[in-house]
Amino acid sequence: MTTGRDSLPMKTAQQMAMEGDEPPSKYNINNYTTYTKFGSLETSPPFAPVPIIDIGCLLSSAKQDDQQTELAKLRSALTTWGCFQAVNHGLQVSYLDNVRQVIKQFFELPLEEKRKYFRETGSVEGYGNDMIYSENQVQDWCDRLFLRILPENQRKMRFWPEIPSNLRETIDEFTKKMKSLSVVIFEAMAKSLELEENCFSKQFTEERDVLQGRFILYPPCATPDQVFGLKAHSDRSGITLLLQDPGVEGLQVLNDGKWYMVPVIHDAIFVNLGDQMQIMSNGIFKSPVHRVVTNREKARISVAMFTEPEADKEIGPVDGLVDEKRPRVYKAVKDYAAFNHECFQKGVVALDAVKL
Ligand SMILES: O=C(O)CCC(=O)C(=O)O
Ligand SMILES: [Fe+2]
Repeated sequence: MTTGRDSLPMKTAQQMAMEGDEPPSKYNINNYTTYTKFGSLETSPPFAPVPIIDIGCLLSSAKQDDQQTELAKLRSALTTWGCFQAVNHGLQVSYLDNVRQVIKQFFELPLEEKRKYFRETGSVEGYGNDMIYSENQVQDWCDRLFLRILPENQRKMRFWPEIPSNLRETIDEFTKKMKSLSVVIFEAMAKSLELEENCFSKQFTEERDVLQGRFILYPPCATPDQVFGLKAHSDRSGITLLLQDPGVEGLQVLNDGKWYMVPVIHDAIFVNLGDQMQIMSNGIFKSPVHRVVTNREKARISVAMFTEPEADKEIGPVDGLVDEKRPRVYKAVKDYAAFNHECFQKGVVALDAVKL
C-alpha cells in the first residue's frame, strides 16, 4: 500500500507540545470545510449517559435473572449508543494501570529511541502519525504506536519497542485478556438478540483473526478549540476495547446528531462496536461515530484494541436477523479493512457504500 502524498511529520505532536509550538495550520480544522458535517468542535459537551454493563452478569454461570436483565441492558446500549462501559470484567484496576503505565513510559522516551520504530511512508504500522492520504486531510494532534498483534505469525517485531523492557510481554498478555473478553461480549450480543451463542464469535475466534493495537498519546494542545485529537470516524472493527486515561477525558460520541463526552471510569473498559458488527447485526446494533478532543494542560493516553475477522472471510448480516419485517440492509463483504480504506480515500462513508 503506497501513496504519493503520505509523509511523516517534521516534528511529532509531542515534540511541538514540548517546545511550546502552536499547532501548525494543517492541524487547524477551520482551514478544512470537510470536517464540519458532524458539527463543530465543542470541547465540553454534556457527559454521555453511556450504559454500564456488568460483565460478570453476562456469563453463563451468572444467576438467570441477573443475566436476562444485563442482556436486555446490553441490547439497549448497542441499539442506541453502540457503546458501553464494561465493569466487573475480571481485570484488577492495578493491572489496567500497569498497562497504561507501560505505554506512558514508551511515550516518555527520548525521540531518538522512539524513532527506531517509526512507521514507513505508505504504511500504518509503527510509531508516528496517521497516514496522510490527501492534502485536504486535517492532521490529528496525537502520536501513536500502531501494531498488528494477531495473527501472531504476522507480527513485525521491528515495530515492537524493546524499551520499556516489559512492553512486548505486557502487550502480549493484555491481548490474550482482551481476546477472551471480546468472546464473552460477542456471545452476549448474540444471546441478547436471541441468536445462537456463537453466531458472532465464530467470525472472530479462529487462528487467523486479526487484532490490532493502537497506543495513543494526545499531548497538551495550545488551541483545543481548533484542533482534533482524533477526527470523527467510526471504527472498521468488529468491536473495539479501549482503556482511557483515568486522569483526563477526551473521547466524545455522536448520538442523535449531538456530541457527548464519554466519562472516565477508572476501572472500566470502554467498548464500542465497529462497522463490521453493524453489518453483521443487519443494522440493529450501531457503530458509533466518535472523536477525541485535546486539552490545554494535560496529556492523555489511551490504549485501543480492535478485533476483526480475517480478511478472506466474508461477513454479512447473520441469517437470524433477516426476515420480511427486517429485510437485509447490507451486502456481504470481504476484507472490509481494505474496502474501508478505499472509501476513505474517495471521501465515501464505507457503511453507506455496503448498503443494498
Ligand atoms: O483515544 C481514544 O479515546 C479513542 C481512540 C479511537 O477512537 C481509535 O483509535 O479509533
Ligand atoms: Fe475509534
